[in-house]
Amino acid sequence: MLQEGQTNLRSLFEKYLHTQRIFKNKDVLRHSYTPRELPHRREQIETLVHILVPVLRGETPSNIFVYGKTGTGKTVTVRYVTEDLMRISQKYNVPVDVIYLNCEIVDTQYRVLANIVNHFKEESGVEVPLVGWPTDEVYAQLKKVLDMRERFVIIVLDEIDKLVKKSGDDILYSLTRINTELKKAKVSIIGISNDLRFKEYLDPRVLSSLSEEEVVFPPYDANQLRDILMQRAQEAFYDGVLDEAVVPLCAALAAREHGDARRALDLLRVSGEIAEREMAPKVTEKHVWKAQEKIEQDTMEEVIKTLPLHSKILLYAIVLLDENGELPANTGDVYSVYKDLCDYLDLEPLTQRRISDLINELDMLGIINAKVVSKGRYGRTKEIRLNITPYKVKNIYRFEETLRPLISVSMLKQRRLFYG
Ligand SMILES: Nc1ncnc2c1ncn2[C@@H]1O[C@H](COP(=O)(O)OP(=O)(O)OP(=O)(O)O)[C@@H](O)[C@H]1O
Repeated sequence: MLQEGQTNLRSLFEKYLHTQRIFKNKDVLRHSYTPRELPHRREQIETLVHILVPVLRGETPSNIFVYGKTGTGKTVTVRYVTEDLMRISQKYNVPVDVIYLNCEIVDTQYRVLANIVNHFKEESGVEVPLVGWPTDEVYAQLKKVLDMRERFVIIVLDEIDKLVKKSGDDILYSLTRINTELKKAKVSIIGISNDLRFKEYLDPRVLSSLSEEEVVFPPYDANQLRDILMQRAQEAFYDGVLDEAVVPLCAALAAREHGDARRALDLLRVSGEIAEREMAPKVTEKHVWKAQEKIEQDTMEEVIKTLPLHSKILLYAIVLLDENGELPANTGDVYSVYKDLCDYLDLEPLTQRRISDLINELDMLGIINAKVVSKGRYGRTKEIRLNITPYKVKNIYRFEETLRPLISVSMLKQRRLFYG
């Protein structure tokens, strides 16, 4: 018995051992990797260098506001330029500190201030706890710590819109004015955002000091994405395993989306992973299409997780109709199942008009398809279809306490809900 088991085990592993290896170094395709060169960002790099170079002459550089859509290389370019600035400033004996904060995580005034103070903790011996001090005191410490000696401090606030949406713009007001209260140190801010409407949230005074200089990152086109991918592919894959069509297809698909280099790199990596799992000798176009499908589904699952409660219940109503073979359905059909589900969960249902808005939102997010069709003299109605497989929605709800009871609800043709 034991011997038989061992043989099986060996054959299971050997099957994979002798297959063609696809990745030479997969890390090169990960988001955290900083490439040595950044194709098609020469203009933005030059502009940033131009704005920051006064530091080396002992002058305070302007604050910079960097914006552009997601995956256009904002973060990687700012890191690339500031790392070079740190290197060169040592040569010129100019003390420069760059503090990088991601405001998706560091999302309150207190945390921003505390993180800056703590950046200097070895030098100052001061460490602010992550909660607990009055904000004024953290601010006072910040000024003291910064001013311990002459230096330039560049604070990079990535995803700055998240900070402002969560905690307002007081912190930006303070930071953009802090130089008037410092004697030795000089502070400059680099704010990065992919929300192009973010400026509307800012007090005009904050906006004008934050965006003394603006650097725009336009989306990449398919050719540019191809160059970016080619450069990475050489390091990431073994020679000859990438079919010629793979990189151009990844580039074209990501360009169609919105010129997102992150999406292009994800497509290339996931295509390779799928080929590896299938034990294919090469990565081909077929793997790219599968990768596209997988990424779309994964993204949609992430979006579903963050929907508000009533949108989730509404989506479940559509899932039930789908399982019952009743799609496409119209708003009225969906609303009646939604109302029953609310009853079951002991929740007050929203009005049909509100649900109609939420249907449009789900449509915009690509989770459902709600097409308006004309019914001749009966007016217009919506035809609602589902864009995700029902079991994926159920798998998500299984982990949510409020929604878990819905998993045991099923529906018969008469549109009556059955529980259990
Ligand atoms: N010109 C480029 N050359 C090489 N890699 C690039 C280039 N532009 C972007 N990338 C890569 O694409 C990915 C996304 O880039 P980055 O994180 O800088 O985008 P972003 O504009 O900051 O996006 P977001 O607004 O979503 O944070 C990273 O892995 C980055 O290394």
